[in-house]
Amino acid sequence: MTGTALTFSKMHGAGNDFVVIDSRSRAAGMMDAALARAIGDRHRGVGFDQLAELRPAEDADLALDFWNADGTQAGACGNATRCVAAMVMGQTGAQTLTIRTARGLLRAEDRDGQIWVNMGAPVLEWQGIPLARDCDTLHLPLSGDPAGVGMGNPHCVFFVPDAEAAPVATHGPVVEHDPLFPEATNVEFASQVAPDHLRLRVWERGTGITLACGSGACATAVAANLRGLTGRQVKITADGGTLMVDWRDDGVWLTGPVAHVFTATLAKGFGA
Ligand SMILES: N[C@@H](CCC[C@H](N)C(=O)O)C(=O)O
Repeated sequence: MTGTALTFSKMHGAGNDFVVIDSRSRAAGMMDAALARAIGDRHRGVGFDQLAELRPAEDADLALDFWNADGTQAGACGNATRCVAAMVMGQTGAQTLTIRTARGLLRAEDRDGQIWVNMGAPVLEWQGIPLARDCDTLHLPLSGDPAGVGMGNPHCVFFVPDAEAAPVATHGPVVEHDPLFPEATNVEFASQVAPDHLRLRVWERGTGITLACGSGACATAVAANLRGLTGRQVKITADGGTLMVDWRDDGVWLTGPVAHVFTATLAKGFGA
């Protein structure tokens, strides 16, 4: 698939797994849909939930693009942003970073070794999520009374009595492609554990079931607060780990575990 060997890092944030490619020394990004799909192939490539490509930026410390396993692009990826911020801060010793994404300019901060990312303000207007038509975004006109929240990507959040029993694998893909979502949607199933604690399971647009979703955790925390279930600081237990969300006046902040798994090189011509 490539004329040259391709070095990448495998990282995960609460089990949300990523291939990270550093193209900061290249003039432009190298990724396209076909290459993303080839790397995302778990048999002939590497496999990932998202691929994050670092690029140089004129107005920020770096730029980041996100690709789903099906070759589509995602406007936001909270857990990959946290992983990349931790990686770059580890390389440079920086305590703060600015990151240019399709979502806008994000800020990452190292607070006593814990990397927080400001994922920006939630989008609650139907055009911005985006939805196909005007409706009450806190109570979408779908069975199960979900809420719609945009975090730079669309989210449809169901509050259910028991997230463990939620039909993530069967209902997730149906809601992902419901005509209410012209760009499809990520789907969250959340249940309340305590006034400041939610259990979350996720079906990601373009990928499927994942062990965690950072933007999904942010969207879920916003929806839970607006529905009067929680305060603005929430612990979110996903399948692969626990995330913390803090919805402040300047945006929705996210933190949680990150890990570097390995760095390796895909051979020239891989994917054949
Ligand atoms: N894992 C991500 C979100 C992934 C993006 C998504 N699949 C999309 O298409 O919007 C996160 O941590 O936020």
